[in-house]
Amino acid sequence: MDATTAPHQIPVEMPQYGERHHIFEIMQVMLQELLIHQPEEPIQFMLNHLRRDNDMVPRIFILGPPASGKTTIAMWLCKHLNASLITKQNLIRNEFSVIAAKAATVFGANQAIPDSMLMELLEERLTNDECVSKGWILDGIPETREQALMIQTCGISPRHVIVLSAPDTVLIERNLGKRIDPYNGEVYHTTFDWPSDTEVQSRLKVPLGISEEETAKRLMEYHKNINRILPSYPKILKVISSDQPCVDVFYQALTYVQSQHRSNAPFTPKILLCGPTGSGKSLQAALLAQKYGIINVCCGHLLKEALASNSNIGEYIRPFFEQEMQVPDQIIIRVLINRLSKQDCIRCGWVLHGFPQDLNQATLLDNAGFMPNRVFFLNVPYDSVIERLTLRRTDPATGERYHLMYKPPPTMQIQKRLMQHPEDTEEKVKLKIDSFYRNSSLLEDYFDDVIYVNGDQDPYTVFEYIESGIILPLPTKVTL
Ligand SMILES: Nc1ncnc2c1ncn2[C@@H]1O[C@H](COP(=O)(O)OP(=O)(O)OP(=O)(O)O)[C@@H](O)[C@H]1O
Ligand SMILES: Nc1nc2c(ncn2[C@@H]2O[C@H](COP(=O)(O)OP(=O)(O)O)[C@@H](O)[C@H]2O)c(=O)[nH]1
Repeated sequence: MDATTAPHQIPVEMPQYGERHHIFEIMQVMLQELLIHQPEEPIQFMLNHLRRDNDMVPRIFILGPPASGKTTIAMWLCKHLNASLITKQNLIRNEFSVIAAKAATVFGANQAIPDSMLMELLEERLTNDECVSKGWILDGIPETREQALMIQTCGISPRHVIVLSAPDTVLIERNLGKRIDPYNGEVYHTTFDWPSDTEVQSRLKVPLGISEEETAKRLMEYHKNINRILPSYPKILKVISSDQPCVDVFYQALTYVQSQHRSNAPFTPKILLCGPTGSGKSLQAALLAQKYGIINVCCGHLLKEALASNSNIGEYIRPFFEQEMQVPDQIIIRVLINRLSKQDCIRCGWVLHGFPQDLNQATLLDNAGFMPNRVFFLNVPYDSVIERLTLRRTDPATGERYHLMYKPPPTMQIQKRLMQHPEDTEEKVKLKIDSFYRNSSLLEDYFDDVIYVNGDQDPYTVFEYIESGIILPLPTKVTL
């Protein structure tokens, strides 16, 4: 098969470039904007869109029943994400808006704003520079399915929708303790969120509409509408119980809005599993390779294969194995480059474990052009590793593997002839664990977006956690 008939291979650099610069996501958002807005001048529209560079700014809806904490959480998120808070009240108070002045007349009469007017106010506000450049959080809007559909028609699309939930009885009781700071609109509570500043305490006001009857009435209205609204946001919705401390609700909300939804971008997994000996790297690598068809690259096994192959590099390695010395990094990286450059690794992706074990090895891997796009550190307590490894035994007669605690031999006869691998003694295991932790912090700092996994669970729970870290794009870190 000559070069003209060989299957065309996409050069390695292309998918790597696409992943590094999120090209697929950029094009996906651009296409979505074009289809929603259908501009007369699509080229100019795309240029303006690209110049704004605001695909990743927060665009969040916070929905939920009265007293569920929408305003509280929305305000805290806005402060943390440096985004604009939008409520019906502050849309009306927009003193620079003619529409708002007109709506204030309507709203001021304590009537509901007509949906058409609400949409005009929203469009006007969301297109101002601050919302475009820094993002926005909508508190309590939409309230009806009609509003949700009108918002979609205006081309207003959230990236995350949070729905707070709590039992009605909790909310009715809770609302009685609500207090508002008239100076800045901050929300407090006589029991759950009382300000420490006595000056703020002294100026807090009891808001309208918090009596049991009024809250109950608003709850009925909410329950009548919410289930018709949610189908508008099938894949970007997260329900968070607000029947827990505000801070816990806030951190769950923040974690969610900083997560990226699963992308359709072509993604070649280049996974690195780090962790002390016995943390489960080999087992998780085998599960990942089996499920996703990626190549399981175990550094230790590669060196042994090179040794057994009697190749030139194998002869290089032999003296180090015979004298039980560390194989030099330069030799190891050559073996790894040779393996990771093969077509199967490029086409299917790989999961690497056993290398790098220190900063120098990480730098060598990086310089060779094999930086992983998912890095997991498996954390397992010392005692668990000792228990996993030092109780392992092998039956020399059958090669069957046992574990004196997890998988004991079925008969005393087998028990008597079991052998322990010389590397599984407590002394050897302790040396390896100490060696890992001497280098791990520098290694963790070297890689961006390390995902930490509690490896001290059953293997399939660990695997599910690693899987979610691979499938979902890495969360965006907010740099204020
Ligand atoms: N998780 C929570 N635990 C206890 N109290 C909370 C919690 N979240 C908010 N609160 C308190 O409940 C009251 C209502 O909160 P908030 O105004 O933020 O809710 P809301 O959903 O915006 O209500 P509404 O829709 O009526 O404006 C406030 O006093 C607030 O301090
Ligand atoms: N309970 C438990 N045991 C595990 C898990 N992963 C691996 N093991 C066991 O721990 C030992 C070491 O696992 P291994 O994957 O070789 O660890 P590595 O040294 O990090 O590659 C093996 O006997 C495994 O059966 C896990 O998630 N939970």
